[in-house]
Amino acid sequence: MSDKIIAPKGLAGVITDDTAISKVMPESNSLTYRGYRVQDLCETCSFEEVAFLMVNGELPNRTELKAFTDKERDYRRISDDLKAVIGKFPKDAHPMDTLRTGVSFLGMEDKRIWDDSPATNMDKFIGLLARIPTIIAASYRHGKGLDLIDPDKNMTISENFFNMCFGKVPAKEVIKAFDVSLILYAEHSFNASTFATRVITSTTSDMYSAVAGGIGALKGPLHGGANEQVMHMIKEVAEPANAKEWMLDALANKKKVMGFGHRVYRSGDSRVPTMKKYTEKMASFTGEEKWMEIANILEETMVSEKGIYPNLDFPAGPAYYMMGFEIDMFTPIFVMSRITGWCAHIMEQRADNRIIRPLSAYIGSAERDVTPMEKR
Ligand SMILES: CC(=O)SCCNC(=O)CCNC(=O)[C@H](O)C(C)(C)COP(=O)(O)OP(=O)(O)OC[C@H]1O[C@@H](n2cnc3c(N)ncnc32)[C@H](O)[C@@H]1OP(=O)(O)O
Ligand SMILES: O=C([O-])CC(=O)C(=O)O
Repeated sequence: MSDKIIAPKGLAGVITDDTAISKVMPESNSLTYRGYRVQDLCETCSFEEVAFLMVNGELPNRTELKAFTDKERDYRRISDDLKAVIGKFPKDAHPMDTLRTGVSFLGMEDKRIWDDSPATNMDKFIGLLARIPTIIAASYRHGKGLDLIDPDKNMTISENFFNMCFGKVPAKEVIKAFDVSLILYAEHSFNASTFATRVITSTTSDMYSAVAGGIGALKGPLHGGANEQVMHMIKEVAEPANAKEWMLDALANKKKVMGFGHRVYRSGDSRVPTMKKYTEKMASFTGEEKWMEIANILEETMVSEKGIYPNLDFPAGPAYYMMGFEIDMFTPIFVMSRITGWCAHIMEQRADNRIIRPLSAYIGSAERDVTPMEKR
């Protein structure tokens, strides 16, 4: 292997390609999408504007936004065949599994599967952005034995999602906090799921296959699945009075505490202050301040004992809980948002592609003869 480059485990610190989509800056704890500070996007823009920005490189003007949202709203419905497939899912299936299968089915229905021209890929992206929330909500209601609620073209993505899940649109404070979470979750350079979508795309496979792979990668608790584990942990702690001891005990037992740590950020995640602000708003809006009190003690203890800071999943988990979502819906909600980053990366990879195929250093058995079956 001497003439080869030996990358560190987990490719830590390795730059594998260029991207013009987002810039993660751990030295200043900041993040930009296409050059715009993510905090500014949260305060100024809707999730739909950010979705347009992600795949087009520029913020839309009014006419461009209307054309984009009109198309997205037109594409929200899923076919009767897909509804029938969802109707066969085990009622207790995890929504990330039902979503992965739902996206796969969308790929089977799309006759343009092998057409990956920029225009077709843009259209497929808008279809995924529009239909992923419908699949999540339909699977949720199927799991509960409830009738499905059709998408409503008069609503934003966030409003329509709440309506399809619960049959009503919550207060504007809740919608704003949800929209902010979608903006913050939208994109984060070469994270594991995005890298997975780029690896799949690099073989010239199709967008649906890449997104299904991205969903599989995001599901893991070391990545997007952490937002669910955070809420399980906070509920296990149960009371603020237990929080410090719970954390000290976890650290003493060398547990990986979900919602803390990050491969790139070492002194805090750029997105946490904004999300935390909106999670606190949810706590005062719902009166469920207890969850934030527990979270704050867990955070203070982790930071003072280990110097490890929370990542975005830490404030996002309790925010979704206080909005009324069941815990296993949290990572699918992440997908509703990250579809924007994934598809931007899929299109970027496609536009300047070389198959991603690293080497491995073999450490298995030395070369040997096959023993015939009767002699084994
Ligand atoms: C949206 C997102 O995907 S954000 C990430 C969500 N994931 C989580 O919250 C899961 C919990 N966190 C982790 O498992 C890790 O911090 C990861 C996966 C995010 C990053 O992994 P890595 O970059 O490989 O971190 P690494 O293992 O180098 O951590 C450095 C040290 O901090 C410790 N550490 C890191 N995160 C944690 C944690 N959450 N709890 C306890 N200790 C931790 C490690 O054990 C390690 O200690 P050591 O040097 O004594 O062995
Ligand atoms: O960047 C990462 O490794 C994980 C992350 O925060 C994200 O995907 O949002």
